[in-house]
Amino acid sequence: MAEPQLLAPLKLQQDLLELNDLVPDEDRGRAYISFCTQLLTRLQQQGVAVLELDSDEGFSAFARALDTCADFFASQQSVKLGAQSAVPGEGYAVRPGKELLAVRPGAPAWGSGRSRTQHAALQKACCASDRLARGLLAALCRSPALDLHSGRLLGLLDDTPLLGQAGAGVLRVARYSPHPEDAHQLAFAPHHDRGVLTLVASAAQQGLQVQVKQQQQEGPGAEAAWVDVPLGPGRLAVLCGYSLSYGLGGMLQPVLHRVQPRPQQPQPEAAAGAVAGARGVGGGGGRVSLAYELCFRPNACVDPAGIMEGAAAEVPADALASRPALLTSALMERFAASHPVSINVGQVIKQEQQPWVKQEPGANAPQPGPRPQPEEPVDLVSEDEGEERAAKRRRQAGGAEAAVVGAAGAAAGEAAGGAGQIGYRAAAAALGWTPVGRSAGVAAATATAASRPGVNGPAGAPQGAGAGGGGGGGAANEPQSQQRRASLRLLMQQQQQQQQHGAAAAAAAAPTVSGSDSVQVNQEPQAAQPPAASAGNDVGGVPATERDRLTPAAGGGGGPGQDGQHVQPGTERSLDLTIKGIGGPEVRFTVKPSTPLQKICSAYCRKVQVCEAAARFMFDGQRFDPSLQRSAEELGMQDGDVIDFFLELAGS
Ligand SMILES: O=C(O)CCC(=O)C(=O)O
Ligand SMILES: [Fe+2]
Repeated sequence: MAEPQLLAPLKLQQDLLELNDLVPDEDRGRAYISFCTQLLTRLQQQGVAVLELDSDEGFSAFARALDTCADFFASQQSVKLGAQSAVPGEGYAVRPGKELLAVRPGAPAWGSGRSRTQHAALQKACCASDRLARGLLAALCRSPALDLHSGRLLGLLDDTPLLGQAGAGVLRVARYSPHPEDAHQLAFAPHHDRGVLTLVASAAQQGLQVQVKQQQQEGPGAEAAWVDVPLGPGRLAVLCGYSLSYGLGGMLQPVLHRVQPRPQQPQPEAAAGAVAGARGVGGGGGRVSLAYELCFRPNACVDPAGIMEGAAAEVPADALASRPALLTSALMERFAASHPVSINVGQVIKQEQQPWVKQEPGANAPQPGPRPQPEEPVDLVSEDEGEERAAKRRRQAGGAEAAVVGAAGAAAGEAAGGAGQIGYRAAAAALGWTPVGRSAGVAAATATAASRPGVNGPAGAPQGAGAGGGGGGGAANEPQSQQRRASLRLLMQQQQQQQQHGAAAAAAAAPTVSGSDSVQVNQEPQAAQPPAASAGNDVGGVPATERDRLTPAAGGGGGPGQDGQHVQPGTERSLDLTIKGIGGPEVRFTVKPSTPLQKICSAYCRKVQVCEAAARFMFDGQRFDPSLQRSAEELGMQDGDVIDFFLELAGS
């Protein structure tokens, strides 16, 4: 069996997390560090820690929310329907195998009458969970083995939400079907959570299980086992989610977990009958649990290289190279691409296609050993997406074929308007770092990123937000902060552009994007793009390359497509060229040697949905200006060559 002692509850003296007077009190300081260390160890070894709160009072908000919701779930259907919310992912919902009541911290109340009571109880539990989760996040950062300024992660969260302004986190109280024959329902599927940390509470001792690798086994062949997480009054499980794992460069792994259908204590039969789609759930009896998912705010820039810079725990270059800096929204797209099914959104899946039923035991066991791994796409189930995203995916499934872009597992569906993934170098450049060398040097880019000073969180991010805020020291380097603020704005603008022009861009990309990363450039004159808005921007400041100087035809005019037109079809060989942003989209083009490179550069910009004015291209370590209409031949490109793409900020 797996190591049960690691699931033994870890005592949590809650006021320790507030860090008020640690320094003058050595014992408290030691107790805090010991707690931080144990928390990290458990999350590192098994992705989950069980906490035992030191006072009933500490657990009271959770207990009240669980009780109130248990009453609610046992009430009449009319009461439940009164708690529905127009806001996706909030209020009452029925999912296959469970009922849910969900709320975001600070969200305005939904429903009326009795459902206001539930809302108020859930809000209190939200506040308590949010505060605790932030404190735990700070504690993880401050464990000596990681030794990271807590502001690097806390600064990616939203400000502690105010009433009326929903925060990024979400609290879900669920009642599961107690029937073993419902074990195949979506609610019981093994899944990863996509947030930072999830806190789970339940009055029932059993029900939640995590997959852990067998004791003393490591490596790909290590057996994995499902182990009960012992909960019950006064206890909370802390689960590592995808966003945290990503932000830490894979140093922690998201934990695979599931719920088992188990009867709660016998309860009076509810007045309401079963609700369609959740047989037996509406009738009472199933386990009730509360899960609070702490999430990065959507416009935070999650930059593993910056976060881990200077940390005690070293992350290998390949683990960082496979995790480019991404806005949270793009990170969620990436997650969704590898976790296509959500346990909290009723996905339409045929019975025979239930991926969790077929999954081999251990198929997604925690990574062996402490060494962070390059991110591998997994095809599992996610915890929650909200209706909007589910609707979008349904639309995509029925619509244009999603293009697959990017060696780093870019999100399927990006071509149809999803938040695009921005390549490592693109993001690095947008954040104000100067990329150097050829793209092939992933390590070089990583080193560039790693050597830049003070890049450790979003520009102007609040430091040490929330309880246990870690002292609120300035993690951001001031001289760079303005630049990074501007850079972050650029990233956000790109994302907004992607959202606004998603459909149009997908349509525009359709002739060239063929459902793979190989793109044929249309050689017809009408396919030529208008000169980039930035035409000429590069000319003055960029020294010509040696090749440019040696090429007689280099420089100056040439209308779009001009060079390509006088080539006899079929008489000219073609070249395969790849444009790539490091760790990000990689698109292959087939062109004639005389085709102006502007065509493929423009096509690339359309595909990754970035503004051409901000796009920069490099070949062989030298920047070139596509608007000069030079061809691959003129720049000395050969079959199989790679062009680097990155973004640059004007004037910063
Ligand atoms: O109910 C539980 O114990 C866990 C719930 C869960 O994993 C989730 O909501 O993501
Ligand atoms: Fe979960």
